[in-house]
Amino acid sequence: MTGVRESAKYIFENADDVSIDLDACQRAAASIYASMLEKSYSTETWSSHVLNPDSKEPATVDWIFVVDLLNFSFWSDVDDKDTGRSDTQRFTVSWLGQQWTGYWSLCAAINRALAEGIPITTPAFWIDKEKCSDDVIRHIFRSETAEQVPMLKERIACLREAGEALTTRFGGSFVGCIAEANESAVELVKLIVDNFPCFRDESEYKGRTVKIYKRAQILVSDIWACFNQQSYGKFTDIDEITMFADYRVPQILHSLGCLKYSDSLTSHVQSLQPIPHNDPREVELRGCSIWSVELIKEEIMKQHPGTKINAILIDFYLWDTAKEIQNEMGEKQEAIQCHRTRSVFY
Ligand SMILES: Nc1nc2c(c(CN[C@H]3C=C[C@H](O)[C@@H]3O)cn2[C@@H]2O[C@H](COP(=O)(O)O)[C@@H](O)[C@H]2O)c(=O)[nH]1
Repeated sequence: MTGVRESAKYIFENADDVSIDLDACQRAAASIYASMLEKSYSTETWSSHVLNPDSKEPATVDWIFVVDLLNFSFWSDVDDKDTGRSDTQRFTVSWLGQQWTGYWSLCAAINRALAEGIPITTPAFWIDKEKCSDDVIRHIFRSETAEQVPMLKERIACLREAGEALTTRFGGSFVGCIAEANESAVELVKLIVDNFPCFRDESEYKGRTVKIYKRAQILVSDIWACFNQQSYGKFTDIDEITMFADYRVPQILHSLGCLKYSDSLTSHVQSLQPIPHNDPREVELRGCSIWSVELIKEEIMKQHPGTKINAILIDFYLWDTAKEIQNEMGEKQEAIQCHRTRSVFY
């Protein structure tokens, strides 16, 4: 296995500032299941997003790889109420006549670059410092507002590192990596974290190296969802993948009562204080999020034996729902703030 589930359990069992309310997880399981049923949540949902590609070809694998290579740290230093709106001057990409922020700003930037004839999904391009100079990448992520894309330097480094690995070891495309995994999602996660250090999302926690692997797991899951469990998306052990420990899903798990924060963590997060990467509180927020989704998943399987559900679909549903709430509530958002860690891992 990937070791993520075991790490999450260890973190949950040793956490000081985050705990899980088992009754709330049971209640949440019922409401999440009902809502997913009503929305007929499935892998089909993935391609329904206007910015996600729906063609099922190798170029789409390259698109998903570059998006999930750079799928980190979009929370804003200026949008203090986390409205997600570009009139707060938060980093915004203009595309298809719309202003995209957060995760969607990344997809919009990639699609805009492709439309401008920049081969930003091609790994060989990322290692050509003439054609793909730092300035070209800066242009790709140009903002409509005062705030620029967070961690641009780190994003450039990720492209260079991954371009090197894909062109020297996997025939120039992540398709080569998928082939080597022989339809095992667990093997593919291992291949990713072994060959691409910027995906190796691990922390030292109370004497142990704990594995979180957020971007490696969402990369495998986006391929699985986009290709509807066929072709490049065909995996025999996809249910071994856990929830992806980002900064958005802990927020909705807290709103559902599943996650409880200590008083000191609550006031730290609500006063928008940063939490350094690898701080025990950060590790506990991430590990307990993963574990609470495992508990919700088990509860759903208990309440509805044989139902086709896994941590990925529950995660996609929770993330999409958290974004809907953010869009609806704007300044009136009552949910707890997302925790503020700058990291290339999520
Ligand atoms: N756990 C989890 N984290 C996810 C996603 C996604 C996008 N996936 C969607 C795309 C197609 C499918 O339909 C999925 O719904 C992005 N993120 C993370 O969120 C953060 C960005 O948040 P904000 O700044 O508010 O936009 C950042 O850490 C990013 O890595 C997910 O699904 N699950």
